[in-house]
Amino acid sequence: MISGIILSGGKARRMKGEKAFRIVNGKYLIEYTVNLLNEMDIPFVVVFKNDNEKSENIKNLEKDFFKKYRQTITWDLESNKGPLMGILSGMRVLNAKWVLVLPCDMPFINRDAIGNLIKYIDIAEKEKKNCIIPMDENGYIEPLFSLYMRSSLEILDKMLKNPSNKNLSMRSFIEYLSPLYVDVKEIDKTKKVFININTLEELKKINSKVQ
Ligand SMILES: Nc1nc2c(ncn2[C@@H]2O[C@H](COP(=O)(O)OP(=O)(O)OP(=O)(O)O)[C@@H](O)[C@H]2O)c(=O)[nH]1
Ligand SMILES: [Mg+2]
Repeated sequence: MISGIILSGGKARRMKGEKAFRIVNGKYLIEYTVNLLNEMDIPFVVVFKNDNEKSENIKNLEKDFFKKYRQTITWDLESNKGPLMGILSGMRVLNAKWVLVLPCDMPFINRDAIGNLIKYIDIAEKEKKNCIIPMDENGYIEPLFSLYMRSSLEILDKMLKNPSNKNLSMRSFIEYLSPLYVDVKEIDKTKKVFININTLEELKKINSKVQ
Protein backbone atom coordinates (compact mmCIF):
# COMPACT_ATOMS: atom_id res chain seq x y z
CA MET A 1 0.00 0.00 0.00
CA ILE A 2 2.95 2.36 0.61
CA SER A 3 6.01 3.04 -1.49
CA GLY A 4 8.70 5.62 -0.95
CA ILE A 5 10.32 8.31 -3.05
CA ILE A 6 13.76 9.42 -1.95
CA LEU A 7 14.47 12.80 -3.49
CA SER A 8 18.12 13.02 -4.42
CA GLY A 9 18.25 15.71 -7.05
CA GLY A 10 18.54 19.43 -6.67
CA LYS A 11 21.58 21.60 -6.94
CA ALA A 12 22.70 21.48 -3.30
CA ARG A 13 24.07 24.99 -3.81
CA ARG A 14 24.67 25.47 -0.10
CA MET A 15 26.73 22.28 0.02
CA LYS A 16 28.53 22.85 -3.27
CA GLY A 17 26.91 19.85 -4.91
CA GLU A 18 26.13 16.19 -4.55
CA LYS A 19 24.36 15.96 -1.29
CA ALA A 20 23.28 12.33 -1.57
CA PHE A 21 26.83 11.01 -1.75
CA ARG A 22 28.40 13.15 0.93
CA ILE A 23 29.85 10.96 3.66
CA VAL A 24 28.30 11.07 7.12
CA ASN A 25 30.05 8.84 9.59
CA GLY A 26 31.21 6.32 7.05
CA LYS A 27 27.96 6.16 5.06
CA TYR A 28 26.57 8.15 2.20
CA LEU A 29 24.02 10.64 3.47
CA ILE A 30 21.31 9.04 1.34
CA GLU A 31 21.97 5.64 2.94
CA TYR A 32 20.35 6.67 6.22
CA THR A 33 17.01 6.90 4.43
CA VAL A 34 17.69 3.93 2.14
CA ASN A 35 18.70 1.60 4.97
CA LEU A 36 15.67 2.53 7.01
CA LEU A 37 13.18 1.91 4.19
CA ASN A 38 14.88 -1.41 3.49
CA GLU A 39 14.62 -2.36 7.16
CA MET A 40 10.95 -1.40 7.16
CA ASP A 41 10.27 -3.32 3.93
CA ILE A 42 8.98 -0.23 2.20
CA PRO A 43 9.84 -0.40 -1.51
CA PHE A 44 11.11 2.84 -2.92
CA VAL A 45 12.44 4.73 -5.90
CA VAL A 46 15.38 7.11 -5.71
CA VAL A 47 15.01 10.14 -7.97
CA PHE A 48 18.32 11.63 -9.01
CA LYS A 49 18.75 14.79 -11.02
CA ASN A 50 18.71 14.83 -14.80
CA ASP A 51 21.77 13.34 -16.48
CA ASN A 52 23.30 15.95 -18.75
CA GLU A 53 24.65 18.12 -15.96
CA LYS A 54 26.38 15.39 -13.99
CA SER A 55 30.01 14.36 -13.57
CA GLU A 56 31.23 10.86 -14.50
CA ASN A 57 32.08 10.30 -10.87
CA ILE A 58 28.49 10.89 -9.78
CA LYS A 59 27.11 8.78 -12.62
CA ASN A 60 29.30 5.94 -11.38
CA LEU A 61 28.18 6.42 -7.80
CA GLU A 62 24.56 6.19 -8.96
CA LYS A 63 25.31 2.99 -10.88
CA ASP A 64 27.13 1.46 -7.91
CA PHE A 65 24.26 2.47 -5.69
CA PHE A 66 21.79 0.68 -7.96
CA LYS A 67 23.94 -2.45 -8.02
CA LYS A 68 24.20 -2.47 -4.25
CA TYR A 69 20.54 -1.90 -3.38
CA ARG A 70 18.65 -3.23 -6.39
CA GLN A 71 15.88 -0.73 -5.82
CA THR A 72 14.44 1.32 -8.64
CA ILE A 73 16.28 4.48 -9.50
CA THR A 74 15.11 7.14 -11.89
CA TRP A 75 15.90 10.70 -12.91
CA ASP A 76 13.95 13.96 -13.04
CA LEU A 77 11.89 14.05 -16.24
CA GLU A 78 13.00 17.67 -16.66
CA SER A 79 15.96 19.31 -15.00
CA ASN A 80 16.03 22.26 -12.61
CA LYS A 81 12.35 22.16 -11.71
CA GLY A 82 12.81 21.36 -8.03
CA PRO A 83 11.36 18.73 -5.73
CA LEU A 84 7.91 18.68 -7.39
CA MET A 85 9.48 17.33 -10.56
CA GLY A 86 11.27 14.74 -8.42
CA ILE A 87 7.98 13.66 -6.89
CA LEU A 88 6.25 13.53 -10.27
CA SER A 89 9.10 11.47 -11.74
CA GLY A 90 9.03 9.10 -8.78
CA MET A 91 5.25 8.69 -8.70
CA ARG A 92 5.27 7.76 -12.37
CA VAL A 93 7.17 4.56 -11.64
CA LEU A 94 5.23 3.59 -8.51
CA ASN A 95 1.76 2.19 -8.16
CA ALA A 96 1.13 2.20 -4.42
CA LYS A 97 -1.92 3.99 -3.08
CA TRP A 98 0.19 6.13 -0.73
CA VAL A 99 3.62 7.55 -1.45
CA LEU A 100 6.05 8.43 1.30
CA VAL A 101 8.17 11.35 0.11
CA LEU A 102 11.51 11.69 1.87
CA PRO A 103 14.67 13.70 1.31
CA CYS A 104 18.16 12.26 1.05
CA ASP A 105 19.59 14.52 3.73
CA MET A 106 17.98 13.57 7.06
CA PRO A 107 20.49 11.41 8.94
CA PHE A 108 18.34 11.20 12.08
CA ILE A 109 15.49 9.56 10.20
CA ASN A 110 14.12 6.62 12.20
CA ARG A 111 11.52 3.88 12.26
CA ASP A 112 9.33 5.49 14.94
CA ALA A 113 8.96 8.76 13.07
CA ILE A 114 8.00 7.01 9.82
CA GLY A 115 5.66 4.69 11.73
CA ASN A 116 4.00 7.65 13.44
CA LEU A 117 3.32 9.30 10.09
CA ILE A 118 1.96 6.12 8.53
CA LYS A 119 -0.47 5.68 11.44
CA TYR A 120 -2.43 8.67 10.14
CA ILE A 121 -3.37 6.98 6.87
CA ASP A 122 -6.59 5.54 8.32
CA ILE A 123 -7.71 8.93 9.59
CA ALA A 124 -6.74 10.62 6.32
CA GLU A 125 -8.77 8.12 4.32
CA LYS A 126 -11.80 8.48 6.59
CA GLU A 127 -11.60 12.26 6.29
CA LYS A 128 -10.98 12.09 2.54
CA LYS A 129 -7.60 13.79 2.78
CA ASN A 130 -5.03 13.07 0.11
CA CYS A 131 -1.83 14.02 1.90
CA ILE A 132 -0.47 13.92 5.44
CA ILE A 133 1.89 16.76 6.31
CA PRO A 134 3.72 17.41 9.59
CA MET A 135 3.37 21.02 10.77
CA ASP A 136 4.80 22.85 13.78
CA GLU A 137 3.12 25.37 16.03
CA ASN A 138 4.27 28.25 13.81
CA GLY A 139 2.74 26.75 10.69
CA TYR A 140 6.09 25.55 9.33
CA ILE A 141 5.50 22.38 7.31
CA GLU A 142 7.66 19.37 6.42
CA PRO A 143 6.38 18.54 2.93
CA LEU A 144 9.47 16.47 2.16
CA PHE A 145 8.73 14.19 5.07
CA SER A 146 5.13 13.53 4.15
CA LEU A 147 2.67 11.09 2.64
CA TYR A 148 0.77 11.79 -0.58
CA MET A 149 -1.88 9.71 -2.31
CA ARG A 150 -0.56 8.64 -5.65
CA SER A 151 -3.76 9.98 -7.19
CA SER A 152 -2.38 13.49 -6.57
CA LEU A 153 -0.09 12.77 -9.52
CA GLU A 154 -2.80 14.12 -11.82
CA ILE A 155 -2.72 17.51 -10.10
CA LEU A 156 1.06 17.53 -10.13
CA ASP A 157 1.10 16.69 -13.80
CA LYS A 158 -1.20 19.61 -14.61
CA MET A 159 0.83 22.00 -12.49
CA LEU A 160 4.12 21.04 -14.11
CA LYS A 161 2.74 20.98 -17.66
CA ASN A 162 1.33 24.48 -17.40
CA PRO A 163 4.07 26.79 -18.76
CA SER A 164 2.50 29.86 -17.17
CA ASN A 165 2.80 28.29 -13.74
CA LYS A 166 5.97 29.80 -12.34
CA ASN A 167 5.40 28.79 -8.74
CA LEU A 168 6.59 25.22 -8.41
CA SER A 169 6.91 25.26 -4.63
CA MET A 170 5.77 22.42 -2.42
CA ARG A 171 3.37 24.84 -0.74
CA SER A 172 1.63 25.70 -3.98
CA PHE A 173 1.17 21.98 -4.73
CA ILE A 174 -0.32 21.40 -1.28
CA GLU A 175 -2.76 24.25 -1.89
CA TYR A 176 -4.37 22.08 -4.57
CA LEU A 177 -4.63 19.10 -2.19
CA SER A 178 -6.70 18.31 0.91
CA PRO A 179 -4.04 17.98 3.56
CA LEU A 180 -4.25 16.34 6.93
CA TYR A 181 -1.82 18.33 9.05
CA VAL A 182 -0.17 16.50 11.91
CA ASP A 183 1.71 18.13 14.77
CA VAL A 184 5.44 17.54 14.25
CA LYS A 185 5.67 16.45 17.87
CA GLU A 186 3.34 13.55 17.12
CA ILE A 187 5.94 12.39 14.61
CA ASP A 188 8.99 13.02 16.79
CA LYS A 189 8.73 14.60 20.22
CA THR A 190 12.27 15.98 19.97
CA LYS A 191 11.84 17.18 16.35
CA LYS A 192 15.38 15.95 15.78
CA VAL A 193 14.30 13.71 12.93
CA PHE A 194 13.61 16.79 10.80
CA ILE A 195 17.17 18.07 10.95
CA ASN A 196 18.47 18.14 7.42
CA ILE A 197 21.96 18.82 6.21
CA ASN A 198 22.33 21.80 3.90
CA THR A 199 25.86 23.14 4.28
CA LEU A 200 29.39 21.79 4.54
CA GLU A 201 29.59 23.20 8.07
CA GLU A 202 26.50 21.24 9.08
CA LEU A 203 28.02 18.18 7.49
CA LYS A 204 31.16 18.58 9.57
CA LYS A 205 29.19 19.04 12.77
CA ILE A 206 26.91 16.10 12.13
CA ASN A 207 29.87 13.83 11.47
CA SER A 208 30.74 14.01 15.12
CA LYS A 209 27.14 13.46 16.27
CA VAL A 210 25.59 10.65 14.22
CA GLN A 211 26.35 7.22 15.61
N1 LIG B 1 14.77 14.78 -7.68
C1 LIG B 1 14.92 16.02 -7.20
N2 LIG B 1 15.15 16.22 -5.88
C2 LIG B 1 15.33 17.49 -5.46
C3 LIG B 1 15.28 18.61 -6.32
N3 LIG B 1 15.51 19.73 -5.57
C4 LIG B 1 15.68 19.34 -4.31
N4 LIG B 1 15.59 17.98 -4.22
C5 LIG B 1 15.72 17.17 -3.02
O1 LIG B 1 14.88 17.70 -2.03
C6 LIG B 1 15.50 17.61 -0.75
C7 LIG B 1 15.61 18.97 -0.10
O2 LIG B 1 16.32 19.81 -0.97
P1 LIG B 1 17.17 21.06 -0.55
O3 LIG B 1 17.69 20.92 0.83
O4 LIG B 1 16.45 22.29 -0.90
O5 LIG B 1 18.36 20.76 -1.54
P2 LIG B 1 18.90 21.53 -2.74
O6 LIG B 1 17.85 22.36 -3.41
O7 LIG B 1 19.61 20.55 -3.57
O8 LIG B 1 19.96 22.45 -2.00
P3 LIG B 1 20.16 24.04 -2.06
O9 LIG B 1 20.51 24.34 -3.47
O10 LIG B 1 21.29 24.27 -1.12
O11 LIG B 1 18.83 24.60 -1.63
C8 LIG B 1 16.84 16.94 -0.97
O12 LIG B 1 16.67 15.56 -0.71
C9 LIG B 1 17.12 17.18 -2.44
O13 LIG B 1 17.90 16.13 -2.97
C10 LIG B 1 15.04 18.35 -7.71
O14 LIG B 1 14.99 19.27 -8.55
N5 LIG B 1 14.87 17.05 -8.09
MG1 LIG C 1 16.60 23.87 -2.28
